Amino acid sequence: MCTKQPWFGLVCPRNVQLDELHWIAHITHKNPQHFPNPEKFDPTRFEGNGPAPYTFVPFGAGPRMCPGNEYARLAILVFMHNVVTNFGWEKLLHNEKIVSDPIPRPTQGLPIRLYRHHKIIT
Ligand code: HEM
Repeated sequence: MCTKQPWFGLVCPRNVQLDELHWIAHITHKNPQHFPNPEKFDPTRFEGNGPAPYTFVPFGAGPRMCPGNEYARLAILVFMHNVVTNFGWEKLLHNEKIVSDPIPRPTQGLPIRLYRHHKIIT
């Protein structure tokens, strides 16, 4: 008998044979049990202690967790800092759909218009 686990969806004892088991982090991230109103953009979810262990897992978890985790977070932070401090930007398609197959992505590639702020902030 397999049991549902909040962080993995389904966990089975060793004697249960499954051909394949696919886990999708995106589905865990949209679980309202851990992330109330999951469609809402709400950065306050990450304040204080943040989400419970194994519920926010963009880099996986455990011994095979992504070893590029810290590097990727730093690179994204530096990129975002430079974009938001040096440029204003606006979405060109306001109703662009996001599809999950299984990674969420904007269907048209999220075209944006960038314009430089008058004063460059460094
Ligand atoms: C936003 C960027 C990235 C995301 C979201 C990401 C996500 C992931 C995820 C979900 C896994 C599987 C973890 C698991 O099985 O529990 C993984 C594995 C891995 N990632 Fe990343 N990753 C990113 C960037 C990078 C970078 C920059 C590097 C190297 C410089 C890297 C190297 C690896 C390697 C080598 C593995 C395999 C680890 C193993 O199987 O033991 N990743 N990554």
